[in-house]
Amino acid sequence: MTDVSSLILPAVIGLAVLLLILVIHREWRVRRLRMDNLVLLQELGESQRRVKESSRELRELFDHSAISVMLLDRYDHSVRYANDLALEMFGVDSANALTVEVMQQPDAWPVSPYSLVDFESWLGKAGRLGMQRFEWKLVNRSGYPVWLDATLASIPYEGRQILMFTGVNISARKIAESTDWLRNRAMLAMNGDRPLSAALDLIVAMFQFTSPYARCAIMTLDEHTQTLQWGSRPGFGESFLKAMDNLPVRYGAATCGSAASIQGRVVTADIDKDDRWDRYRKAAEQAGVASCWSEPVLASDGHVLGTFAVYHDRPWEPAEQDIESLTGPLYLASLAIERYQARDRLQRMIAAEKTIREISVQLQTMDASSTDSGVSSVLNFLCEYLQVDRSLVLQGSQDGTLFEAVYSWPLLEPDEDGEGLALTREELDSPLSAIRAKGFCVIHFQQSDADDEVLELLMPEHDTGSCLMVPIVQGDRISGLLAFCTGDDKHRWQEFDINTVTPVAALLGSALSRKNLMDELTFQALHDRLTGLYNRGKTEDRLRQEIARSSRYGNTFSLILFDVDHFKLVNDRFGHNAGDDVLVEVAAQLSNNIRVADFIGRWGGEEFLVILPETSLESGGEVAENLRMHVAQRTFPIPDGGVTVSAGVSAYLPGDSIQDLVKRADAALYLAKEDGRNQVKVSA
Ligand SMILES: Nc1nc2c(ncn2[C@@H]2O[C@H](COP(=O)(O)OP(=O)(O)OP(=O)(O)O)[C@@H](O)[C@H]2O)c(=O)[nH]1
Repeated sequence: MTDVSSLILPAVIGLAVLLLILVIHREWRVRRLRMDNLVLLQELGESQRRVKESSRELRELFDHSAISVMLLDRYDHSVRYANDLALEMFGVDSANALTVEVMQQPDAWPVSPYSLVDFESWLGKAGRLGMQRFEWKLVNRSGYPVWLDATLASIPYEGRQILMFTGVNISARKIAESTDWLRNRAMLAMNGDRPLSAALDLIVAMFQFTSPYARCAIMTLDEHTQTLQWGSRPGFGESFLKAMDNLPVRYGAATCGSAASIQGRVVTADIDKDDRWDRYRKAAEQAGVASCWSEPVLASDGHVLGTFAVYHDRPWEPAEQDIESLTGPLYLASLAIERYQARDRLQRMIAAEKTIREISVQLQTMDASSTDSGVSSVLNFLCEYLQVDRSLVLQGSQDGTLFEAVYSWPLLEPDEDGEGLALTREELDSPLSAIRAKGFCVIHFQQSDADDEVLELLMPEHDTGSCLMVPIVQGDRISGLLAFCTGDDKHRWQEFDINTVTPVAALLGSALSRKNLMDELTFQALHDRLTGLYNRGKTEDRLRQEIARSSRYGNTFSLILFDVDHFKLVNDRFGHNAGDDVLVEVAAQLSNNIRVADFIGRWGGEEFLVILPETSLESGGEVAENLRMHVAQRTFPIPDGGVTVSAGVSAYLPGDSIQDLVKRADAALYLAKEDGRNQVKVSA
């Protein structure tokens, strides 16, 4: 028993010790855990401090970086950080203002080899697929383009994964690349057979590439009219294009007309405040044009070829950078315009040479009989070559007082009295002076009343347009005019056209004088030099024709033989010259009082023969009597003024020869003389 009770105490003590040990151990473990926790917490705090430190360092690094940097939330794409360069790039003051909408800018380029970069889609791609690299084109606050070589990468930042954007400015390279590309295309356009406007459009795009908010246009100079015409095809509204087209080269004619006139830079910072725009301000307002900077495009020898204008929709002035950027396009524009002008000249020269060659052959090979059709076809040809409505040859009279339209294409209708067109020396006074001064003359409607009168006569079907006249010269005399008319108000008479038609006028002149000479010879061969009536040879021909016709159709015709009474006495008393005058006057009296179908010729010295087709002997007698009376009533340029004629009439009988007919008329005339003269006898 004792033994058991003696065991209890040690057992209790042992248990107590064990319990104590357990408690001490637990306490020790708790203390240890606490210690560990403390260390861990210290470490965590340290690492958080280090993360913050490294983010701060990262930002400090970015703040001073030459690269644009933005840190964006992976999910909502909000901007957590943006360095100064990035803020400046987007034109905002803080990262809070940077939304994707602000960053997503519209493509401002009318012609560009690059397409718009959709930034938001790149953000999405970077979030899903990891790092992305792309080129991004933006327009900075000042309106200049900026190209970035951009990367988007997912990185840990302040304990989270975020998207880091970096952008390296590659604008200089991009501008060089793009302008090179455009320059090459412009050169290709110039060397190929594209129109000038295609090359100028590309040259304009070269400048717009560096100045996207500008609207640019090149105008080319028409040297002849001294006006500027649209050379490139700017995207302005129709009313602005119309209002500015044909802009005169004059200081005061908007910015371009002024720049071309002073051959130097003109800047209109605010169109509203520039009175050179008074006439064009309304059109500018409608087109949304508020400022204009114009540089003359100068040729290699310094003369003006056109203007290069830069328009903005707000008041604006070019900076040094803009002026610098325009140097290349300006040079190229000058090259293009000169090249096209040279090409145009060459092509026109070839066409003109061909034209002159063809016309020359045509004019030189035509004889007098084909002159009319030949000249008409030349005029037709020239109308088509110059693309005008009418061409005319105005032939000057010997004394130079009248210019008569002898040829015209298309035909000029005679006036109400059946008269053809003729202009007096007075009417043509100012054109003729201009022709003497510079070798040609261009007149426009509504330039002067005198010019309007001339144009109304030359082109009655038009009340607008213009006319070019070049001289037809014989010796040193203007013997006629070659005129071209167009109803097109905008028609441009090119120097080249004038140079082409001038030699044609000379060729026409010699063809016409050849024809005139031939006509003169023919006239002389058929006419009596003194009276201008047909001569005996032609009269016999006509008699032969009448005999043939009457015998074929069974008709008759009458013949009157007139003889001046006592003409020898006129000669003897007043002289041969007075005799001649009397003969001329008798001839005029007879020829002025016969019908159009009748024929009169000088048969001999003071004898005249009249043929009356389809007229009986009796009627022939009446006609003869009538004519005799006309002569008898006439006062002649001799002292007593009286001259009479006697006449013998015969009529065709079947089988008659010329001799038979004339013989009978002569016999009747003889009787008239015998009976006392100043009377008519018909043959028996
Ligand atoms: N002035 C001039 N005289 C001419 C011309 N041709 C002929 N004569 C002249 O005309 C005259 C004609 O005279 P004659 O035949 O004798 O007849 P006439 O004197 O008219 O008398 P009758 O016929 O009998 O009335 C001649 O003296 C000619 O010399 C001419 O072209 N000019």
